[in-house]
Amino acid sequence: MAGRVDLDGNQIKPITICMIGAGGFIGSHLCEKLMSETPHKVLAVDVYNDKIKHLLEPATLAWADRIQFHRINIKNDSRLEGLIKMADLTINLAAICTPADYNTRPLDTIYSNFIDALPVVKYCSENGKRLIHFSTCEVYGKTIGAFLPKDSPLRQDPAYYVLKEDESPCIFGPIEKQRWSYACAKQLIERLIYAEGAENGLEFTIVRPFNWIGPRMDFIPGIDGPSEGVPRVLACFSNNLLRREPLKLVDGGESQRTFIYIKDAIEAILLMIENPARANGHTFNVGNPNNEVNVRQLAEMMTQVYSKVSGESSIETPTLDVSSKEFYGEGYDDSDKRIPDMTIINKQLGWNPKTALWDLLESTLTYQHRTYAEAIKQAMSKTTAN
Ligand SMILES: NC(=O)c1ccc[n+]([C@@H]2O[C@H](COP(=O)([O-])OP(=O)(O)OC[C@H]3O[C@@H](n4cnc5c(N)ncnc54)[C@H](O)[C@@H]3O)[C@@H](O)[C@H]2O)c1
Ligand SMILES: O=c1ccn([C@@H]2O[C@H](COP(=O)(O)OP(=O)(O)O[C@H]3OC[C@@H](O)[C@H](O)[C@H]3O)[C@@H](O)[C@H]2O)c(=O)[nH]1
Repeated sequence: MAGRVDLDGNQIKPITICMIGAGGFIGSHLCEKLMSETPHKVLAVDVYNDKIKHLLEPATLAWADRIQFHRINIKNDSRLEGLIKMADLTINLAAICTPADYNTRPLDTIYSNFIDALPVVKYCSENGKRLIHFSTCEVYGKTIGAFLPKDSPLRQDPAYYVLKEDESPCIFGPIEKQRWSYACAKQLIERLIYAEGAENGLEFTIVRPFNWIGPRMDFIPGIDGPSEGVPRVLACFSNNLLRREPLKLVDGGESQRTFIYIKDAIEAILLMIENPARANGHTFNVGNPNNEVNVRQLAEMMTQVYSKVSGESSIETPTLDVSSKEFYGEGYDDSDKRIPDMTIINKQLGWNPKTALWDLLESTLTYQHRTYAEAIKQAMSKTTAN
């Protein structure tokens, strides 16, 4: 770790980071990276710590004096400002961010993504502290191309679908499509942070992740999360594969996504942390434009990869079509296509994603199989016995 330099050749000084939402999927990978490869300290704030337990215990770990866990709900805890003051940089990851919640718990979604983030922005601004805030690719909403006639040749022109931080509009559906409660709350907090930068000099970076996936994402229903819970697609499909049941394709599985391996994405965040002069004042797409599939293709690929890593043949009917109303309830809507433009992050940080979709699914599903297959078998045999 000695002699680490930034992109401009300057020595990197150890800093203290207040990481809010450190116990989640992204937070756990970021903590892991910071502990194993950097000298920085982390004040890890979350209501849960299961996903970072391996970094907190035992006290003999090499980095034991560089990470502290604070069990704090940022909605109502006066200790938050003190932690932000103690740190050089705050990273805010805390949010409700699973689509099944956006239309069924729209108030919690809006409070979590806008109201609860307000004090974090305010404390950073008032105390002259740098902020890296996690927004989302969902702020782009639907593509312009989605509104062209189905057979229009313009749909092939990247100008109508590639998403650019400084050019693309944010296109959401009507208010009764409560799916957009999340994207809209994230958009408003982005605008507020930008305004704090413009009017009060807040040093900020906004991150728009495009479907980061990998180990520890969300939960497997009935094993380490509620039986009736609906996580994001990676965990939904993993759960189906582990239980040998068909993967459910919402509205035909036609929506398109680009998936990026969490470990590639974390490299980008580390560059932002350690190169403030290049990252401050910017909004960055972080995704992998080369890994585009529609959800049906994702299901097919996951089925093949899971057969390979588990040694089990796939079931006779591997997918099942369901309507979005049946799966998510009233008020669901969807982003049609999400390809990140990489110009800004390339120019500022020289970063590029590396891992191909097949490879990232192979390492992720190997982890899912190793972590959950036995627990699922036991849970299923108990249900059958009862
Ligand atoms: N994973 C992705 O692909 C993705 C895509 C777009 C945006 N994001 C954004 O990145 C951030 C992190 O996402 P993630 O995938 O790690 O989600 P996650 O749900 O795994 O992590 C969020 C963490 O925040 C914590 N948290 C929520 N409310 C809190 C509160 N009031 N007080 C303290 N802790 C609280 C949760 O307990 C959880 O551990 C979110 O802001 C999300 O909107 C993620
Ligand atoms: O079992 C399932 C689960 C999901 N899906 C579909 O798969 C696609 C991806 O769904 P995900 O649950 O991963 O979530 P989305 O990509 O729609 O949104 C995510 O994007 C960025 C972040 O801000 C959030 O993490 C989340 O909002 C959607 O089209 C969804 O309808 C299925 O077809 N079957």
